[in-house]
Amino acid sequence: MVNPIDNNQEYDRAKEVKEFDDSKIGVKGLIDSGINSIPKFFIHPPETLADFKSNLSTVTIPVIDLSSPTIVDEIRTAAKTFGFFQIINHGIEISLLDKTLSAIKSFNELETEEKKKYYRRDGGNGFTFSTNVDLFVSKAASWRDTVQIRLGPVPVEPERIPEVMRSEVVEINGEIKRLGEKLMGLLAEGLGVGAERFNEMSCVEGRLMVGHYYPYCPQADLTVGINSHTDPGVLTVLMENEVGGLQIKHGDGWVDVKPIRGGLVINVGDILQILSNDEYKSVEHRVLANSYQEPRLSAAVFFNVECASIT
Ligand SMILES: O=C(O)CCC(=O)C(=O)O
Ligand SMILES: [Fe+2]
Repeated sequence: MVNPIDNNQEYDRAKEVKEFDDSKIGVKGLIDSGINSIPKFFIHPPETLADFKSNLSTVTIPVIDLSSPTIVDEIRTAAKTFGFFQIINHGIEISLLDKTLSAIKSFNELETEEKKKYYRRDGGNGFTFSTNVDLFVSKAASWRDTVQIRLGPVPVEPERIPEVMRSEVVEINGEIKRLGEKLMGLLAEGLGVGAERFNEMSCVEGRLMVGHYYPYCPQADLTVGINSHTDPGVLTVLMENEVGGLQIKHGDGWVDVKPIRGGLVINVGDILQILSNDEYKSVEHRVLANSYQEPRLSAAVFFNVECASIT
């Protein structure tokens, strides 16, 4: 029998979530309203929180210089053992990475009334802004706001991208596509197949960019920035600011990813694990709720085999 009390609580939760979503103010808007405690629907179950408090491993993820002569081996080993690595000397100017992250910051820090115009869950037009894509299906919400931008195979019409980030997104798109082609080539060589294998499969055409804004959380020990997950696509290229908070699963523990200025974080997605016959690993990762005043900013580009769709 359904417990009427639980049932009632469920009902209230659904109502609170809907009211929050309808307000279109995002997590940033909650903070700006001066709250000192987070709404109940952001509080995660004790088992999740206990795992977030578990001890960190002292291992560090590989940092790979893309100009190294042993690059194929280094990337193969990292993709096999960690599923994650950081790259430096990748050819994308630091100033462009900085500009892209600043543009995401500027969008999130627009006047609420202006930003609200973009708040939507239906991705048909190629650009969305919302708090948690899975807000209505997850057990607990996460402390972050997200923009999603379809970059390919049919890119969003540039005028749909808010002006504060338009030119930066267009510029970084070309650079990330080139880098993706290079990385897929190296990963294919690491498997002993032709460097063109993944590019022929059109793994670089379906691209979706997500820009995350993780504002300060007044009760960071009760919620998360992004819950543990693997990325479903082929490969992810991620840029982040200096705040940190990304962790990856390694063995039985979790490893902190320490931001490297000018570096990029690369990870294997579920499709690449399958395409590589489990040689390369798609590894769980998560982000802590941000306990610093400075927001955590990140932008991930997901490379997918098929049309990237935003849902
Ligand atoms: O913000 C981050 O560092 C992680 C983002 C992420 O894992 C994702 O969007 O899939
Ligand atoms: Fe991810």
